[in-house]
Amino acid sequence: MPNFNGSPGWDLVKHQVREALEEYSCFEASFDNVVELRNSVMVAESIEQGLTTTLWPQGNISFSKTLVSFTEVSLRLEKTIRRMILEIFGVHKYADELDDNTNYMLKLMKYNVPPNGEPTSGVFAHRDKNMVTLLYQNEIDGLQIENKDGEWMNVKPSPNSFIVMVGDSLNALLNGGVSPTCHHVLMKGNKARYGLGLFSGTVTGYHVKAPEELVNDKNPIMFEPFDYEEYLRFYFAQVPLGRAGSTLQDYCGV
Ligand SMILES: O=C(O)CCC(=O)C(=O)O
Ligand SMILES: [Fe+2]
Repeated sequence: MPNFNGSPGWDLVKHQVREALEEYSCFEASFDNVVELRNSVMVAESIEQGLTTTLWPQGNISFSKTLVSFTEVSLRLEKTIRRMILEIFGVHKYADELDDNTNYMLKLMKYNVPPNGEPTSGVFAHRDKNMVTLLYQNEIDGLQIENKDGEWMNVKPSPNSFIVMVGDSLNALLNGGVSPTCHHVLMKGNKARYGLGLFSGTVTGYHVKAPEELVNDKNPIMFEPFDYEEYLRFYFAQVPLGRAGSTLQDYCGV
């Protein structure tokens, strides 16, 4: 996966991102500012603290500096990457409108040590439903992505990089221009895995739809306009029925 570090020319990075999207729909983005988060012990502690705060909101624990700096850095990076992807598809004039209608979710993740040393699923195979996802982890790997040949590939981000994934919402916006990567988490070994995820998605009431520039006789519209939150509700209703593999196609495919 090519690396995005923000320093070489925009066009060069854009070219790398385009190639990565074509091959994997996912890439590693390194960013100098993540250095502040380099200490994985800090990441793990912050997540523990964050989880505790959620469970006991009255708890006397302040939201950790690590999480705040993660959020600041990753928000900026997400906006830049989303803008770059819109530019690749020639529809960057919609970037501001999209920014104005974007919400973020920060997810704190802890994967326990697998019992009996047996490899255990941490997150079942899925494609993200949102626009763009940025993932950051401590030094414990476990994320795997499915490549074009249907094989699982280990993802090993460096301590100062994020894994960037695109989701169904971005695919719909680009009229099928990207193919969200199928991924899962497989836990092995004897250490817990901690991760942070930033998920961008559109606000309730905003209809995700491909702009006219991307729709023509050769490329007819692929998805009916949809509300991200309603799509999520549909998706989560499918999970208990064992239909988590349901896609945007089932929900609003034309
Ligand atoms: O923990 C990870 O690295 C991936 C988590 C994930 O895929 C998700 O929350 O959608
Ligand atoms: Fe995911």
